[in-house]
Amino acid sequence: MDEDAVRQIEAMPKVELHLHLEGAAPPDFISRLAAEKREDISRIFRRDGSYAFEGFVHFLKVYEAATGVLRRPEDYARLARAVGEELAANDVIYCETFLSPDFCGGGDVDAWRDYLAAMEEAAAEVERDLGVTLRFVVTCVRHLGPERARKSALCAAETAGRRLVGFGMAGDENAFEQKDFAWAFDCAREAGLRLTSHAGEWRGPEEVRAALDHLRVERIGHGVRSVEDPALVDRLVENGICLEVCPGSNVALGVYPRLAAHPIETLRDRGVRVSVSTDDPPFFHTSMRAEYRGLARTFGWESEVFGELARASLDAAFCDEETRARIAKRLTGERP
Ligand SMILES: O=c1[nH]cnc2c1ncn2[C@@H]1O[C@H](CO)[C@@H](O)[C@H]1O
Repeated sequence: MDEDAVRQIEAMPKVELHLHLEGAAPPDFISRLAAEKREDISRIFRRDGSYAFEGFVHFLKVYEAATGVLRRPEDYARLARAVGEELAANDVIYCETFLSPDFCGGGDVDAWRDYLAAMEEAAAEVERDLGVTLRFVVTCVRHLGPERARKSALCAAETAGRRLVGFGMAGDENAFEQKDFAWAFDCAREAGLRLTSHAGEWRGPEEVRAALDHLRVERIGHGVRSVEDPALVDRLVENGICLEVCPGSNVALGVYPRLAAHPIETLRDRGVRVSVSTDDPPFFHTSMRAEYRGLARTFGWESEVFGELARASLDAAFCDEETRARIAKRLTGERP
């Protein structure tokens, strides 16, 4: 594909469904905040200023160390504004970000309300000033266990609304089982929240089945290893389950050795609804523009494919219908 075509593809309007808010924090944002608080977290950075980690488990530790400097609602509001700027620079017009009451108030509902209010205000500014519509999905953290997940679900249920639209689970897939979190997901569902869970990133297709069976989610975070089980792929297609695929993250963490070996093309060919996201972009040296560029160059996807991808992502978004219609117009180039 010629470079002009790639440049046009890169600049297309985008919908991103899988972005961890703290994981999107630029390293210089975190190091500045640490300096303001006179904390030394230099161990989590390489000399070139990027985040330093080796492998998934270490990544989770560095993630939590970086998150440790975010301690007040105002810190999170600043972060949401910084992430909004990155999204705007990548032509993302709609994004769902994961928020964790575990980090924002330690699972206490009143403290969480203050954090959420600050982030909602920041999101309104980002929408007004940068044209990026943000929606929030509360995530529990799997390796912190089902008790903490209950608290997160209660926080989410108490504050569900126009901006907080979903509930999910992230974290270490090797800790506990999906079914251990059924109470949290039931609680969130009863509050009207839409559901997604990380599965099939590290563990195999059985994890994706467990998320569908026990947590009754309608989207799967990653889910790429579903490709190993044709019957599961059929089920994803039949039930219109959307996979929140993060190719750059999977390559950076070694789930696949390189983009050409990534199953996104096969999953799409089989008719699975896939979306494309960055997960934790500065950690994985990626961005939505870089993801689009990589997919165009590696798989030869033309602009029509990216147009379909954005539309399929928007169809799987957890926002209300009025918002979906407004974003759909912007995807086709109409001004709101
Ligand atoms: O790629 C990922 N896979 C699984 N869990 C992740 C990934 N990136 C971040 N988190 C987890 O998400 C939580 C906050 O939303 C963090 O606790 C981190 O453990």
